[in-house]
Amino acid sequence: MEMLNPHCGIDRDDRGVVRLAICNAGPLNILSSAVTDGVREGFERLAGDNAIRAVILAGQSEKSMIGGADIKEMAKLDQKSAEAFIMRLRDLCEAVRHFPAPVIARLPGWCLGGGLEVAAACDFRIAAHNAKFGMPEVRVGIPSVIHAALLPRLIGWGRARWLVMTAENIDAPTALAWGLVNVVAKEGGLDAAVEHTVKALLECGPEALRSQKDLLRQWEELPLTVSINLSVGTFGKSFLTGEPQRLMQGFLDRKK
Ligand SMILES: C/C=C/C(=O)SCCNC(=O)CCNC(=O)[C@H](O)C(C)(C)COP(=O)(O)OP(=O)(O)OC[C@H]1O[C@@H](n2cnc3c(N)ncnc32)[C@H](O)[C@@H]1OP(=O)(O)O
Repeated sequence: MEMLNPHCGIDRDDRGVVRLAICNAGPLNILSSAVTDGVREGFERLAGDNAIRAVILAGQSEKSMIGGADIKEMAKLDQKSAEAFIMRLRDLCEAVRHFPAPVIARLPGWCLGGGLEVAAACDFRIAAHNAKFGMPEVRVGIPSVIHAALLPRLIGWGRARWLVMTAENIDAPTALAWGLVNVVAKEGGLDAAVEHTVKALLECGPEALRSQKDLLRQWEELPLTVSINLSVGTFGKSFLTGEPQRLMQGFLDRKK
């Protein structure tokens, strides 16, 4: 594994698939300020690399991808330092959300609080059969903030309200039924499930995927008519890359 910094290691294969591991963050992969900054810096360093086709975000243990933000650190915060702390986590989630290529969250075990916020900022969430999800913030006296705002968009207001206001955990089948995760792997099959998604992405045009991700992000924020109309320009611009012409010709030539 190549260490980009003490908290972010990458393994890159010859397909352009990067496994980005959160490192030296304990068995639960807890987000201290230092860990948060290290992972954000890793995403920012990779963002300019057009050869990357997909990123798999993973923890270094099977206990969790991210177990939450660091309660030991948060217990010492005051108003000013709390805002600085949460802005670091916001910046990490934004680096993931704006990462040009698709990002897959690999989710074994616990996915709680800030961990679920980072997972929500990813494009896809692939869960182990025994993964558990929750937003326990209110139990430690803080509201769920920043990318918890993605939850109502993912699972609807009623379920998001239930998660952030009851702090009850849900299991992987429930998370799948709610649309919080895309896939629940069978026992022992988490990496195979992630690889299945990776292979699907590799079958697609890389430029088209980047443009699709960018468009989806804009659609989340814009009124419907604006979304519809702005996609006309995106469609036209996609032909500047030469990718549609090449892939369409490949389809037309497939039987020759
Ligand atoms: C803006 C964002 C806010 C947030 O993210 S708020 C925080 C959200 N997360 C939580 O509230 C989770 C708190 N942790 C737990 O409830 C449990 O842990 C788990 C269910 C995740 C796992 O339970 P088990 O397997 O029994 O492990 P264990 O003995 O409780 O924890 C192992 C060590 O990890 C430390 N730890 C766990 N979570 C955190 C955390 N979020 N911040 C700091 N430390 C944490 C513990 O204290 C302990 O440490 P030691 O071995 O020294 O006793």
